[in-house]
Amino acid sequence: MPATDLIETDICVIGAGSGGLSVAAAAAAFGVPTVLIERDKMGGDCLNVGCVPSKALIAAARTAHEMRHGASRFGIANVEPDVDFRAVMAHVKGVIASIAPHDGIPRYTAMGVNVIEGAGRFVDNKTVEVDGKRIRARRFVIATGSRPAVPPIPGLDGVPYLTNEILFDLTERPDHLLVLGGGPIGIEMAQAFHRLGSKVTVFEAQKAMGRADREMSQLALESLRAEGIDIREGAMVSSVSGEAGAITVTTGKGDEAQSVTGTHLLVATGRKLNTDSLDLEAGNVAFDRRTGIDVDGGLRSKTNKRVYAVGDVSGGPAFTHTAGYQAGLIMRPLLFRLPAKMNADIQPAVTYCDPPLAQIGMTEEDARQKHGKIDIRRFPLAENDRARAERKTEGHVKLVIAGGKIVGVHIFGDAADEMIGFWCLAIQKGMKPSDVTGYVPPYPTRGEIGKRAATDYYSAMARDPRIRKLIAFLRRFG
Ligand SMILES: Cc1cc2nc3c(=O)[nH]c(=O)nc-3n(C[C@H](O)[C@H](O)[C@H](O)COP(=O)(O)OP(=O)(O)OC[C@H]3O[C@@H](n4cnc5c(N)ncnc54)[C@H](O)[C@@H]3O)c2cc1C
Ligand SMILES: NC(=O)c1ccc[n+]([C@@H]2O[C@H](COP(=O)([O-])OP(=O)(O)OC[C@H]3O[C@@H](n4cnc5c(N)ncnc54)[C@H](O)[C@@H]3O)[C@@H](O)[C@H]2O)c1
Repeated sequence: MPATDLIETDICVIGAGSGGLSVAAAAAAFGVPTVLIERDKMGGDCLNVGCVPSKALIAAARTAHEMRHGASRFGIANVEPDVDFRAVMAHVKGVIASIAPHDGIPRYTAMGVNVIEGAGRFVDNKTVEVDGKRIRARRFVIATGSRPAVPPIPGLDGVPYLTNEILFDLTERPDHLLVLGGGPIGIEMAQAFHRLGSKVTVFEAQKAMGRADREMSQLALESLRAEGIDIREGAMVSSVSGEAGAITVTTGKGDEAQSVTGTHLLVATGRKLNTDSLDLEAGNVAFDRRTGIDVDGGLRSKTNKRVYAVGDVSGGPAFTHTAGYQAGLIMRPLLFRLPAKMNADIQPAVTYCDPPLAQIGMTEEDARQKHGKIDIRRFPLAENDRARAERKTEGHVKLVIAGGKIVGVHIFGDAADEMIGFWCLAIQKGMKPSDVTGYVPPYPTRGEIGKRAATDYYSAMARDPRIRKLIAFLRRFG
């Protein structure tokens, strides 16, 4: 191999998505020689086929919904929106395009990162090959993400189906969208397409929004069903048949079998981690196809100490904010040779249905299992002045308290996605309800709701005879 084809560097990052971009940017900011390899589009799933297009579509859908149902609350006539689906999708592409330069090769090159286009694969434990070049690095960071997992359902291979990788390329609105999977992708897209005028049927094999607190997911699902979305739980799909424009999903078998025919099918049944193209065996990097790269608590490969993994492929929670957090975390060992420890308990999860469902920390079920005796405090949005003024009073905040500490917070309601941020800090800092009762949120905001819920935790004190006696005693002194 000619010498020019061997690049020696400090850090080599494979995958320029949420995790890889953050690692490369941080390393470059400290002046550390860094190579970044990307085989497809810079920005990865989140920018191109994930968070960004889905949230842009949800925003358009929410506007249509507000026009159809939201205005009359304020004495303004509702109107049936004239949805130009092609224009809606152009808006989605426009949002991606507006963010793309931020993640693009010119910006990263200007930062000092050596970006190489192509698929990287290990050739030995300290070398990765891409596009005929060999990169020898002191440290490697695998940030190759995940892709849609398609279940082996009889007949599925024979029909045209959508996944998140092509969904946002649609230019015609599906008349009837069938959705396999009631996780965050399935639920968010079901509501968005329904609001844009498609009929939608969701088939969930187990429990929809299954990772959320039961009480809160129940509220969210009731709300989605009330809007007119057909969400079928415990719906084991036994076969799929048909052709473009007429696809039939059948659940159950024999006398129990039920079929629904729609025009389009979206498969949103979970993810497969991108480990296969990396030749990890050659790099002596142990992995499992289902759980990802075998890493220790500091995200370092257990078998090749030069290698770290961040993002979906590390097997932790599959979120952009988690990938970013992990990227920040491994800067400690990468740059300063300091230890790092991943904290999975401080990763929030939001399903961006409308209203959204947000959570941080333990569900009620998990907390009961772990702590036995727990306290639950709820405060409804209906008692918050801002929510009343805006006539968006659906939902509540739920605090899970164990051993005097807040261990979980769940919010279903308008702006839950924004409200949860405060509670992420509370959980990270191991706060008690009393830490929250003392701070002053502005009035009138939904942020006050959390303080009210925490204050409620101490409401029993007002009825405590010993405290009443103390107050009566102190009154004697003037
Ligand atoms: C529809 C959808 C909506 C989502 N919405 C949200 C949301 O609202 N909020 C949220 O937090 N998360 C959301 N997610 C999840 C989020 O997109 C992922 O968790 C996040 O992108 C993971 O980042 P990553 O760096 O691990 O992978 P990615 O961002 O996918 O990046 C991996 C990159 O590695 C590249 N790659 C793979 N193999 C190789 C190779 N051998 N050589 C070179 N390059 C390679 C890929 O091309 C890709 O660009 C959503 C996901 C989907 C699918
Ligand atoms: N708002 C967000 O943060 C957001 C949004 C979308 C995606 N994501 C990330 O992307 C990941 C993937 O999302 P997802 O919704 O595809 O996966 P998921 O694993 O979260 O949910 C998939 C659902 O499909 C069901 N399922 C599996 N096989 C099935 C079958 N044969 N028939 C019917 N149902 C079946 C599962 O029971 C599960 O409820 C998520 O785990 C999440 O981390 C995050």
